[in-house]
Amino acid sequence: MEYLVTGRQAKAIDTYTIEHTGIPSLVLMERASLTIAEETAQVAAQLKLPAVRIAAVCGSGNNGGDGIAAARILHSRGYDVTIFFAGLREKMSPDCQKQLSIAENLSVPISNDTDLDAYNIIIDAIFGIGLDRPVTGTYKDWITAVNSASENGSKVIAVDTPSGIHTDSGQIMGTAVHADRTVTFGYIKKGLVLYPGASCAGKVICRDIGFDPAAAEYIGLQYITYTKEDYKRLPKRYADSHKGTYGHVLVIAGSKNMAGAAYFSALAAYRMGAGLVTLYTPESNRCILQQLLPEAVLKTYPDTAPDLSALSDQLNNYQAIILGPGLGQNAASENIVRTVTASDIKIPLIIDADGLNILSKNMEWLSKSTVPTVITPHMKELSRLTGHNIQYLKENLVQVCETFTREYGVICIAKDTRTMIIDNSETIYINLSGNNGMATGGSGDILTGIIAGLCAQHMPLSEAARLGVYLHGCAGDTAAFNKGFHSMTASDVLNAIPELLKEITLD
Ligand SMILES: NC(=O)C1=CN([C@@H]2O[C@H](COP(=O)(O)OP(=O)(O)OC[C@H]3O[C@@H](n4cnc5c(N)ncnc54)[C@H](O)[C@@H]3O)[C@@H](O)[C@H]2O)[C@@H](O)CC1
Ligand SMILES: Nc1ncnc2c1ncn2[C@@H]1O[C@H](COP(=O)(O)OP(=O)(O)O)[C@@H](O)[C@H]1O
Ligand SMILES: [K+]
Repeated sequence: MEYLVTGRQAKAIDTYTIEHTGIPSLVLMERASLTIAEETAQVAAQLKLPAVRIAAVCGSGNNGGDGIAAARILHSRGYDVTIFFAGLREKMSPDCQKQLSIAENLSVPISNDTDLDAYNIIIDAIFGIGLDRPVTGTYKDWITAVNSASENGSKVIAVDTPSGIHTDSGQIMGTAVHADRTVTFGYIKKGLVLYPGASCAGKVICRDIGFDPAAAEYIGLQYITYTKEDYKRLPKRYADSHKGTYGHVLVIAGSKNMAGAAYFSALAAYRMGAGLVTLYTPESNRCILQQLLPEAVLKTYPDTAPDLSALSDQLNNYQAIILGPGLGQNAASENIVRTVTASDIKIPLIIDADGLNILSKNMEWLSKSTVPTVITPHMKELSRLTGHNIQYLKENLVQVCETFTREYGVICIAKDTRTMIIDNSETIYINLSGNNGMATGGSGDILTGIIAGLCAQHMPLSEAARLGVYLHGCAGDTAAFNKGFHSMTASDVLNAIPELLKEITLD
C-alpha cells in the first residue's frame, strides 16, 4: 500500500520534518536536487549524443530552488547546463535566493534569453506544490516555451510536479508543462495520477529525500493505492480443504439477450478462487450458459415470472451475491432487485449495471436496505444514481461519493480510468492499475466476479473491493501485454486472471 498526498499534506510533511524533526530545509532541498541531477544524468546518457545541453527553467519558490541546485550539481559534475530564471527576483523564497547566490558564486551559466530550442533536456522547476492560481503572463510564456522545445524533441524532467498542474485534482491551471518524467519527493502527489495531470507527468518517479516517516502518521494521510506489494493480501489456499472452504457465490445476472454478462461475472468468481458459483438467470439463457460454463450450477426462472419467495429463501446459502450484470430492466428484474435489497441477509452484495439502473429509479429500496452492499457504478450509472451530470461528478467525485455512501450506507466503487473506492472510513482508495484496453464491453462484469470471489473466501467487503479493483486492473494490464490495447477483449481479461494469480502465488 502506498499513500498519495495532497499539496496541503505534502507541505505539512515538509514543515513537520523541518520544524519538529529538525532537518533543515536546505538539507531536504539538497537531497531533492541530487535526485533531479541523477535523473537528468540518466536521461542524458540515454540520449547517446556527443554533447548534451541542459536547461533548468526555475521559478522563484522552493521548486525553483530545487531546479537551481540541481543545475549547480550538474555543472559541478561537468555537464553543460544553463539556468533560466522564470521567476521574479524580488519574490524569491529565502531558499531559492540562497541557491541562486551559490550558483552565481560557482559561475553556473544564467541566461536572460527565452529560447529553449537548443537544449536537449529541460528541467522544469517553475512551480511545484505551491501553485495556487491559474498560470498567466510570463509564466505562461515559459511553459509554452518548454512545451515547444519538447515538441521539437527535448526531454522534459519535471521537478516534483509538472508546472501548471493542480497538485490535488490534476487539473491544468490554464496551461501546464508536458513532461517525459516527473521526479516527485517523498510521496506521490494525487494530481500526478489523476487525469489530465497524469498525462502531463509522464513517468512518475518517487524519491525519498529524508522526510520524517512520523510526519505522515502525525498528519493522517487519507488517500491510498495498492501496488504489487499488496498481492500478498490474496486469500490463502489450504492443502486440507474442499470447495466449501472457498465459499459459494450466487450470481443474479443475465437476461434474454445478455447471457454474456452473467458468464463473465460467474467465470471471474471461479477464476478468483470461489469454491462454487451458482447462476440465477432466466430460462432462455439455460442452454447457452450451460454450454459456456459447465462449472456453474444453474438456477433458472421463467423469463417474466421469477419465484421471488423461493429466491428470498435461498439467499442465505451463499457467501457472496452479485446482482445486476446484464439483468435487464423489465418488471421481473425489478422484482428481483427489490427482493434481494429488501432481504435481511448479512451476506456481501455486489450491485452493478442494471441492478444500479433499477435502483436509480427506486432509491428508497437502497435507503431501506440493510444488506452489506458495494455498488460498482461507472460514471454514467453514478450520474443516474446521484442526479449529477458527469462533468460535475468528475470534478467533485470524492465529495459526491462520500455524501452518497453516508446516506445509503454502501461502499461505492466509482469506476473510471482512475477508479476510486469510498467507504465509510476516512481512507479513500485510488486505483492505478488497468489501462484503456479495458474500455471494452464486459470489463465491469468481471470486476463483480473478482470481488465476489474474494468475499466468498471470507475477505471483508471493503478489503475485497480494494484488492478486487486492483487485481482487475492488473489482469487488464496482463491482457494488454498479451493482446494489445486495441484488440484485447473482456475474455482476454478473464483469461489473464489465472496468468496473474499463477505469477503471484508461485512467486
Ligand atoms: N523545504 C521545503 O519546503 C521543500 C520544498 N521542496 C520544493 O519546494 C516546492 C514547493 O515550494 P513553494 O512552496 O515555495 O512553492 P512553489 O515553488 O511551487 O511556488 C510558489 C511560488 O509561486 C507563486 N505562485 C503560485 N501560483 C502562481 C501562479 N499561478 N502564477 C504566478 N506565481 C504563482 C507563489 O506565490 C509562490 O511565490 C516543492 O514542490 C518542492 O519542489 C523541496 O525542495 C523539498 C523541501
Ligand atoms: N481507460 C481506462 N483505464 C483504466 N481502466 C479502465 C479504462 N476504461 C475502463 N476501465 C475499467 O474497465 C471497467 C469497465 O467497466 P464498465 O464500464 O462497467 O464495463 P461493462 O459495462 O462493459 O462491463 C471498469 O472497471 C473501469 O475502471
Ligand atoms: K515543476
